[in-house]
Amino acid sequence: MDLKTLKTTSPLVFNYANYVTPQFVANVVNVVGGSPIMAREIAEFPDLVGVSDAVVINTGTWRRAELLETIKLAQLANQAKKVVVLDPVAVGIPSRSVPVKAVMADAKIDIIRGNAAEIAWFAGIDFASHGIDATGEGDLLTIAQQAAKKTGAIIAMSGATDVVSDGMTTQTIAVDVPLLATNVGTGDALSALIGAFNGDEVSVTNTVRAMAMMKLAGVQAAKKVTTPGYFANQVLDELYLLTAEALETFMAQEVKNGQ
Ligand SMILES: Nc1ncnc2c1ncn2[C@@H]1O[C@H](COP(=O)(O)OP(=O)(O)O)[C@@H](O)[C@H]1O
Ligand SMILES: Cc1ncsc1CCOP(=O)(O)O
Ligand SMILES: [Mg+2]
Repeated sequence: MDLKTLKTTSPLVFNYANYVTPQFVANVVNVVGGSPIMAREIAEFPDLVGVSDAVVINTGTWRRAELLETIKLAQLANQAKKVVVLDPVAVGIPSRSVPVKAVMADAKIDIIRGNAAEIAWFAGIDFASHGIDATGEGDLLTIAQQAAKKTGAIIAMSGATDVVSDGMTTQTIAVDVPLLATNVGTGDALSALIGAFNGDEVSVTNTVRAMAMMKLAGVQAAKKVTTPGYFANQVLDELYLLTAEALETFMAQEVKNGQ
């Protein structure tokens, strides 16, 4: 959906969140006009999936005791034909790949949102990382395209250059706003935003819209504040203020087709 539709229909985004950043994630969904809900109790999943437009699974603070529940959640979303977004935080660390492998083996993931190191793991390509951050360099387009082909999911790879690919169509946004990377939770919030924009239909375009929105909010915030604490709040304000017209103009200027 476009931003106008998002604001009028207010897609409900069910976040199976990590315990580090849920407040920021919920606020991001809320300020753009969506409706966030967080839950961990399996007994609630059928009801919550039923009323949700998108399910976002973040494996950032997974626990083995909850693994079967996570799989069940993705399966319920599949059955209800709700978009499933996976945020595989630090999946390159072997213990972190356990929930990702398990969910992907037993359910269909529509969109995977991660930084370059996380996406490279799906592509089977080496890429340096440091915990939750990507630190290496590589051929970003190839990484995203390979990951899309291997998983069958739309890949939303974030960084100084964002890359979205379904393996056939690839689009990039190369706009560097280093402060965006200093706020822990921007990636998690972006995953939730991707869920919101894909709530009516899963597509590369809807995924690019979400990536562009976060990027543009970062650009606008960086014009006003220069330190991370204020920046995080300014990003929320810019997301709130951003119009559908401003987003479409930014996309027309900055979204490029990749090979
Ligand atoms: N160096 C950078 N320049 C501009 N934007 C960035 C940069 N690094 C990350 N971003 C932006 O920050 C957001 C979160 O991405 P990222 O930091 O890669 O995720 P994660 O927090 O999961 O590692 C995205 O909107 C991305 O475009
Ligand atoms: C620090 C941390 N540890 C586990 S999840 C998490 C947050 C990751 O947030 P993001 O991927 O958005 O930077
Ligand atoms: Mg992340």
